[in-house]
Amino acid sequence: MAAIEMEGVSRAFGATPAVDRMSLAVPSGTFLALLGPSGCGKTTLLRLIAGLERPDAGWIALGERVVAGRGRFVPPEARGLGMVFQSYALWPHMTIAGNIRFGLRAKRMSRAEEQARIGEALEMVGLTGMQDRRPHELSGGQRQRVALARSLAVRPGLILLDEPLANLDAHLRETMLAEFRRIHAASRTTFVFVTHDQDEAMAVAGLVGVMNRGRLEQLASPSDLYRRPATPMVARFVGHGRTLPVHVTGRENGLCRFSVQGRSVVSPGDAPPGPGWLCLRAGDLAAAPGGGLRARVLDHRFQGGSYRVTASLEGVEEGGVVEVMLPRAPASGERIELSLRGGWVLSREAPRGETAFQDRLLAGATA
Ligand SMILES: Nc1ncnc2c1ncn2[C@@H]1O[C@H](COP(=O)(O)OP(=O)(O)OP(=O)(O)O)[C@@H](O)[C@H]1O
Repeated sequence: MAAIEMEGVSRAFGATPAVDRMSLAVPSGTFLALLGPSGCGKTTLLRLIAGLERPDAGWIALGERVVAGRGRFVPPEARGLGMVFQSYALWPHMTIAGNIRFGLRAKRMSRAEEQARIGEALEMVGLTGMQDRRPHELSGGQRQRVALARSLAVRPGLILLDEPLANLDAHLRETMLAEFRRIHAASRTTFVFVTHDQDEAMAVAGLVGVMNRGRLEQLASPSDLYRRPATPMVARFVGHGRTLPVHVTGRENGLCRFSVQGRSVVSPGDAPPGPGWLCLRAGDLAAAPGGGLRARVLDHRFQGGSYRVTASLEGVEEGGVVEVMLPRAPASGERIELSLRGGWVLSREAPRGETAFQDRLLAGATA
């Protein structure tokens, strides 16, 4: 069953279409990350799901229930979901237990039941024994865990997390990502996690939705998104890819044939013969004397024990700048030879990735 389903959802602020005809189906129990550049509409989409915004068009269903559109609007508190913000939103004068209990107030439970829920939620986030502290006596990471515990205690089917790690330092973010994965697996709740940080999205989520200008470019697993980008935007945004226009002359056994610098080469891809994009990341090229592709070094920087080199493919005018990892620092302007050992070719005339992926998902979700 789909935990979240929506079709044709739009929300504009004045002339700005923050979310633009979005269709999406998220299977129950998924850890979904919404990823995209600043201003692409991630937070607005989350707020639409939460009921903090009303769609101008389209409908949204949570589980079996339509919560917005089709003449209905269910307010946020009646949607059975939890929200975790980057600001934690904890009451400073209440203890940790008090903060979690506050989230349970609408449930009308006995004191013993409340205590059991609080204990269980604190255990799930690894904060057993901290119930009598106040928020200022906790670290940022611990406060964020309390915010999550407060949501989990209600046992919602869906938890929405809006950049929950934005206020934490890099080291703590890593630890918290692992924690979120563990907690998600233990709680079996559907998580929707908004972030503009692709490493964060790829590390934590089972399914990633890449958004651009209010629309969904692709919804896929992190590895599919990386290896088989559906649009040039995804190819460039995820893993800092480069896109090179090519003309595909043939396709066989999952490999597309095209020529670069007059040499016929192949690369994995799904583009039919015709105009295509060759999507390349640093790992798709290797320095190889006699490798066939001639390039000139533009720049380099030290990264992860080797050198990330930017080079320009000779004689390739459009999109001819590529990246490659080298074990040594090359001189600027140096000629290097590269061989192609990966990449992904997609059609320049393909329908948007969204359409194909969503058709498949919606078909699966309603089957
Ligand atoms: N309440 C509002 N009033 C006017 N414009 C808004 C409002 N909320 C969002 N917008 C605009 O809608 C667009 C999408 O904003 P949104 O906050 O959803 O993007 P985002 O992807 O979450 O960005 P970020 O990563 O920077 O938080 C932006 O152009 C933003 O300026």
